[in-house]
Amino acid sequence: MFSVKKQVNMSVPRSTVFDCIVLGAGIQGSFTAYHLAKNHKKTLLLEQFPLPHSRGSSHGQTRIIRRAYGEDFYTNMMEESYQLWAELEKESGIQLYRKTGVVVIAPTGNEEFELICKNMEERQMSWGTLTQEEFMKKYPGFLLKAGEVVCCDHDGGVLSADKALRAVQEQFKTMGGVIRDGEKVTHIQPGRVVTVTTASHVFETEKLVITAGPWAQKVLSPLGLELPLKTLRINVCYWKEKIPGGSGLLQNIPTFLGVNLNGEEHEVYGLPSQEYPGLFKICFHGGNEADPEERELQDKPNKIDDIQILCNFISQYLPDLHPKPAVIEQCMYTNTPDCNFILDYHPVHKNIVIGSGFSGHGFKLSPLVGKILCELSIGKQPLYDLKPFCISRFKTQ
Ligand SMILES: Cc1cc2nc3c(=O)[nH]c(=O)nc-3n(C[C@H](O)[C@H](O)[C@H](O)COP(=O)(O)OP(=O)(O)OC[C@H]3O[C@@H](n4cnc5c(N)ncnc54)[C@H](O)[C@@H]3O)c2cc1C
Ligand SMILES: O=C(O)[C@@H]1CCCCN1
Repeated sequence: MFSVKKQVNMSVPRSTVFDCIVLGAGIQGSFTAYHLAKNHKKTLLLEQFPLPHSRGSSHGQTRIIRRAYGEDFYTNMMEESYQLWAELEKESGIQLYRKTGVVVIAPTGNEEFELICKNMEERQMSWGTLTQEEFMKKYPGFLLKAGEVVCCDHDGGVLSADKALRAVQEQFKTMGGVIRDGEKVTHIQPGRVVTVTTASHVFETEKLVITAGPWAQKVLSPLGLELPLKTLRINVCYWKEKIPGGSGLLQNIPTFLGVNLNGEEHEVYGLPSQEYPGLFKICFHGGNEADPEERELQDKPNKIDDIQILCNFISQYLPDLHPKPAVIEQCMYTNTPDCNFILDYHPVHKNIVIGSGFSGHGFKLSPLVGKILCELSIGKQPLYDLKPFCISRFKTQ
């Protein structure tokens, strides 16, 4: 449990005061630590679980990368994010991005779809639209309904998530950074020098960055900050063909995003087969509230029957797949009310920076999020307008 109780008397000598401690070695904390090390800051990255682990939000093999966003500020930020991904690929010698294109499917007139097209057009991105007939010819096995429209962000694709997390942590260590895993932070004492206590150590640091994923609220409450975060259990579903290898047509499933299909509010998305041969990852963008400490404990009735929604989607749109998931894995989202990130200082303790609320879409932007959180902590003005990400947009406390 995170506590506000007295510290363990195991202080390390004053000489080990860090320039910065990053709390949480998910993708956001790891990229923050990487940028701090690039800026020659003596940085410690603390992680509660032995690495790698699958309890937070950054595990698993794949994530979508795209510029196709309805909000232009994300589209703009993706420009630099792609460059930073390429830089990490070069430094690590590991391919992390696979260009597949990302198609967005929506009913005609859908507002988000229109905004996505507008953003791509205004930025002269490599993109295009497909008619229902063209789409079904290109992706046989995928049935669209009358009146559904498609656009494609040609540079979109798939990131290798686990590999990326490992690569960024390795680069951080190569630059002299220190990672201590299996070290849960149990107490933070704010001050000009911040004291950070784990079960076995007491560390001191000039700056602290908190990137605790679904544990953010547990870490922030004792620091007097209540954010309107919701932590959701996400079922990551994999589907197999009715006739394995069957028609071969399904090998051609695109990376896709289905927005408000069937008149529903929700989104579904899918990726080509990658992690498990013959299985397709098709998921619901949402889930039911859950505490990350007891992610699988379902003692309350589910508000959303996400798996049933997916079964219906598969039956209607991808009828060559078995309409029951073959494999289900779990992951966590940490959502803000507007689904925009939180990248800001603690309102009272200005040497504490917070990165949170990535609302199920933060992976693609993590190289830039890490850069921004690093800049905030070293007092450098980020190049981006951070208003959409500020804490003052909420009524806190
Ligand atoms: C199923 C799924 C699909 C997704 N798909 C996409 C996608 O296609 N594209 C995309 O861009 N994004 C996607 N996302 C979102 C993206 O993966 C997340 O936004 C991102 O991983 C969040 O990273 P994080 O570092 O904030 O959190 P986490 O990965 O959870 O990291 C937080 C870390 O902090 C540690 N921690 C917490 N408390 C303490 C403590 N007290 N002491 C020490 N350590 C602590 C935790 O153990 C954890 O390791 C998806 C997410 C999920 C779950
Ligand atoms: O960030 C993304 O691109 C995806 C969209 C679909 C839901 C999961 N996240």
